[in-house]
Amino acid sequence: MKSDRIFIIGAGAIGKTLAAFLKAQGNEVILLRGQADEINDSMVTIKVLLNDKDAVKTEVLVSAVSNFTNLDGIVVIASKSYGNELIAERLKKRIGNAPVVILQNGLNVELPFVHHGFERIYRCILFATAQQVSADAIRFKPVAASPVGVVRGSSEELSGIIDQFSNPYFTFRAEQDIQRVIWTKTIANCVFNSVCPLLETDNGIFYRDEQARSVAKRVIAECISVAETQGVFLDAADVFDRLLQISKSSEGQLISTYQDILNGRKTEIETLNMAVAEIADNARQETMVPTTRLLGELIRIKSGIAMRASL
Ligand SMILES: NC(=O)C1=CN([C@@H]2O[C@H](COP(=O)(O)OP(=O)(O)OC[C@H]3O[C@@H](n4cnc5c(N)ncnc54)[C@H](OP(=O)(O)O)[C@@H]3O)[C@@H](O)[C@H]2O)C=CC1
Ligand SMILES: CC(C)(CO)C(=O)C(=O)O
Repeated sequence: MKSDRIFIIGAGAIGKTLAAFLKAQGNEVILLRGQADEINDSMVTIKVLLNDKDAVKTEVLVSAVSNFTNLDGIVVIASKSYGNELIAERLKKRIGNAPVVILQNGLNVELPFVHHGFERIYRCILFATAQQVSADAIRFKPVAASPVGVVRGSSEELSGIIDQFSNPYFTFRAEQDIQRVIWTKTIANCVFNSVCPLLETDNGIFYRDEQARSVAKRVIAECISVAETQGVFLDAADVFDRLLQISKSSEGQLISTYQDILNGRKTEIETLNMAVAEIADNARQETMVPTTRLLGELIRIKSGIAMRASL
């Protein structure tokens, strides 16, 4: 399927980056705000910084879901995962059977769309980082091609979406076993999204520091045991290699949870460390994830302090 119209929900770092690339490739792109739903249309200038010299600069229309009665195109979800229940409700009466592509980190973030009966759902796991560095500029660092799998839908439609979305900087690929990738990336996020904000440092810490690597290995071992209770079998050395690859290629970037804490915003830790801990609890394996759980709880505390200070 090829639709020239692409609606991206979430005008944040990832949403704007993808919007700029897709617009530059000739698609009609509309950014829809994730939180605000009663706003007038406006144009936003987006400059994506790719390295020291390259950049993509373009203007994209920003609107709100409620300004549309029919979202006749591909709908991309690039907002924070804790808003998914509300977004699924808002979209339900406007989406017909248009495909939804979810770009978020975390476990089970697609469930609100499944429960609301969406017919075509694709889950993408991003291996790329985007950080807003000024009012109109985002620094983008690719790590590897981002896998996309079918939750509900067809592999034909998936290949069409991948062809349409990919460009030399931000590439996507089809993945048959998306659950395995979801777990691999979630485990990496359980490490990055807790350790980096707690140490107040960038993603490169694991690449640079032996003690940080040792904490990472502990979290990986714990989370792999929990994945096994869900029928997903991962190799600790593979997950660790992936983590080091991300650390090296995104050195200098701040993980989204750290950006959230710095800005006094809610974090996604509930769908990362705390989601893994909950699965362990439900499997009556409460003691399986002590480090992962503690790191998640410390992030809850740090984020609560930052949110209260920003009021
Ligand atoms: N940045 C990165 O490098 C990476 C990010 N991701 C994932 O991509 C997703 C987007 O992250 P990122 O772009 O960094 O986030 P940003 O913080 O830059 O932007 C957050 C977006 O989420 C929206 N939002 C915030 N709160 C809510 C809410 N309660 N309900 C609905 N929408 C909300 C915002 O709304 P509004 O549009 O109104 O401003 C904004 O569009 C996240 O799931 C993140 O984990 C994954 C890998 C890498
Ligand atoms: C782990 C990393 C850096 C990879 O894309 C990420 O998921 C994020 O920035 O939120």
